[in-house]
Amino acid sequence: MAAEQAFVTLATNDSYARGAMVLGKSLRNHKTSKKLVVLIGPHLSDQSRAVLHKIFDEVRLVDVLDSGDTAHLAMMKRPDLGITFTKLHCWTLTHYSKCVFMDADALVVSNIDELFDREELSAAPDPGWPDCFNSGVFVFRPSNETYGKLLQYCTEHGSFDGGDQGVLNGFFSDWATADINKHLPFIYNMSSIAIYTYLPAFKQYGANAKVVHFLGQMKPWSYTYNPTQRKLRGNVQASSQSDFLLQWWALYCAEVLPMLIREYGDQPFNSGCEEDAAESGECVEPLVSSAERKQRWEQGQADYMGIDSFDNIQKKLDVFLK
Ligand SMILES: O=c1ccn([C@@H]2O[C@H](COP(=O)(O)OP(=O)(O)O[C@H]3O[C@H](CO)[C@@H](O)[C@H](O)[C@H]3O)[C@@H](O)[C@H]2O)c(=O)[nH]1
Ligand SMILES: [Mn+2]
Repeated sequence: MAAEQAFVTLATNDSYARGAMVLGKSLRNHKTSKKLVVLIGPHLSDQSRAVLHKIFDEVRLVDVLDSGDTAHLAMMKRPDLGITFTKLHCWTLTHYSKCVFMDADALVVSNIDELFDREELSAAPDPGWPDCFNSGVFVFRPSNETYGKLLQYCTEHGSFDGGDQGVLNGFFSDWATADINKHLPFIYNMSSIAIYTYLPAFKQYGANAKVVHFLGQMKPWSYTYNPTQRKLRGNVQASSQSDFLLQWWALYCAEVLPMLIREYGDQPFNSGCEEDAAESGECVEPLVSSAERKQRWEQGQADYMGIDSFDNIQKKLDVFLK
């Protein structure tokens, strides 16, 4: 039986690859004793692949469209579930006895090797529906048998949310009730959404987080960072959420960007960083329309220190309650 254990992530494009690089570095910096594996799609640039090879022990190409296996067949029946099938591929890593899957938009802020004491399928509750687990961090046992069953489930039942989280919750359907040991504490998959759903708890416990998950539409790499000012562009500055965002960017700039620069050489590429805009006066907060503000709020991107601050919310509530 395979003895080794590994952290596994997935990146199908160069943006998520940056996330995977930062995640890999964060695991190494916190001295994991486990192997690091990244599953990649066929569209990654050579430069991304080269950097991933330096950070991860194993870089494995999973081309669902190209493969002649059952995933391909499943995929032809359910083309809507493309990336989902790719993520399920982690079950085929049978040269490892146990693995922890982590989304590429996660950041490790403390050693989490103790997760390997848990059994399949262990995961943390999803903040939106806590009887579902969030599939951004989960413990699993690679097995071709389970992989086959998952694909079959996927093809027959689809995904109630259109992604892997729906499939996995459907398949491991007794997670909510069967075994409390399979409930990971929220600190192993702390999404920034908690900041606006339960701010006092975030203030009380946020510092205990071991994994931060940038769940939702806005990813760390969706922003532009100013390395000189150590600030993000836009209206996210100074919110507590941006502490973790800034941590992600600091690690990216210090340890990942130099590797990318080495690979790209003279070729220009989008680093995600802007030159110091202080002198040019460019770095001003953009005005946000009310519709846009609502959208950001719903995506967990509220401006807690500014217009969406607790004081302002309180004032609004007072008006209604009077
Ligand atoms: O174009 C893509 C999209 C996703 N991924 C990978 O798939 C993961 C999941 O996608 P993500 O954008 O992180 O989803 P979330 O915003 O985290 O949303 C939720 O919904 C997803 C779909 O059900 C689940 O995979 C997540 O775990 C869950 O947190 C990513 O982290 C990557 O590892 C890619 O490689 N390329
Ligand atoms: Mn995610």
